[in-house]
Amino acid sequence: MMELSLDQLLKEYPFVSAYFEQNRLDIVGYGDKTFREYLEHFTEEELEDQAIDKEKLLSNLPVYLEQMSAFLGLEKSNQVLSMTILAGNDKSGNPEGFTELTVETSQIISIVGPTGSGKSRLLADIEWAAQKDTPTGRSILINGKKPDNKWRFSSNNRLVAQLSQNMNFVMDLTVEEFLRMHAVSRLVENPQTVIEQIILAANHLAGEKFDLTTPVTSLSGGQSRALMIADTAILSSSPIVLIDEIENAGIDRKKALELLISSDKIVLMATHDPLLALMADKRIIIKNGGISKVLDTSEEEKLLLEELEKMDSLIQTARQELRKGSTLSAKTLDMGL
Ligand SMILES: Nc1ncnc2c1ncn2[C@@H]1O[C@H](COP(=O)(O)OP(=O)(O)OP(=O)(O)O)[C@@H](O)[C@H]1O
Repeated sequence: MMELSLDQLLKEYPFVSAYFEQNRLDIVGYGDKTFREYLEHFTEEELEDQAIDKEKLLSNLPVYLEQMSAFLGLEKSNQVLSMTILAGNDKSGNPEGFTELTVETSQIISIVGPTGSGKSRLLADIEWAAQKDTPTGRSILINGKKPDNKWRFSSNNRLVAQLSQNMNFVMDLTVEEFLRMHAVSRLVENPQTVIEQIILAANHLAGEKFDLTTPVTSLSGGQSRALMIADTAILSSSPIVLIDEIENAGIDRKKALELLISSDKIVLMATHDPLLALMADKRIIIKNGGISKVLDTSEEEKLLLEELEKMDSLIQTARQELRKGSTLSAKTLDMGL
């Protein structure tokens, strides 16, 4: 990293600007120079006047980058490119109907099966990075290897972000204060920009718009879900997102999934909704506590999904019109009867 120019360094590690500021080093105009070359430009007099210790600055920089990267969860070894589930057994102790399943970043996997069949158990196995130490006997590998203990035991390196059904806020904060708290705790370079990105993305997902001054306690179910999804996609360092059913309440589920995978997450969602199940690249079928099959979404299913989406939007329009007090007609629903 010491061979990188200052511009390259800033691009790869944006937080390094704080190092220069703390040491009162003005690097403007030296973007194409390495840090060593930059330090060379000072005269002996300047070094003395400004109490600049070149050797110390040089040797501290890599340490600073390493510590900050680890703290922010940016360490290369923290990069999760794939997650593998190794089979265990179902509730009767029979082996599962697959041997292993590897999911890569930007893939969406849906989990379907009857109530009580074990969907939440599978999500919990992933969250805990199970090592044959849960009732299912499954193991989870990260990047093809047994995961580092930090994923299991360190609160800074959360492997998984959970988006659960209930998003009840108990804090008396505005949306802006809530997002700022999170941005500051993640040490982002420019909290204001990130906060604005999140609210924009959240409003893109939510049916009814809200703004930064809205108290989190007065957000509707759909709005708070939209906010949490945007926050997870943009601010969370967790590489895997687990979703226990995104219900239909006022949020564009397709855009929500697109937002999550656009930020290189691995997305797994348990769902009873055919649209969501088919939006996934693959789906896991759970029976009696075990994965009985893993299916790829077929070409025919993708075509059917387009038809189902049209039906869904028709139902949504009917719902909205009825809510507004309208009388339904073939015309309002754009249906030729
Ligand atoms: N392979 C297994 N071996 C033993 N117990 C299991 C296994 N899989 C699931 N269970 C247990 O079965 C119960 C029901 O599972 P779970 O809550 O995951 O179902 P679910 O599919 O998420 O249901 P719902 O749709 O209602 O949310 C849980 O107590 C869970 O720990």
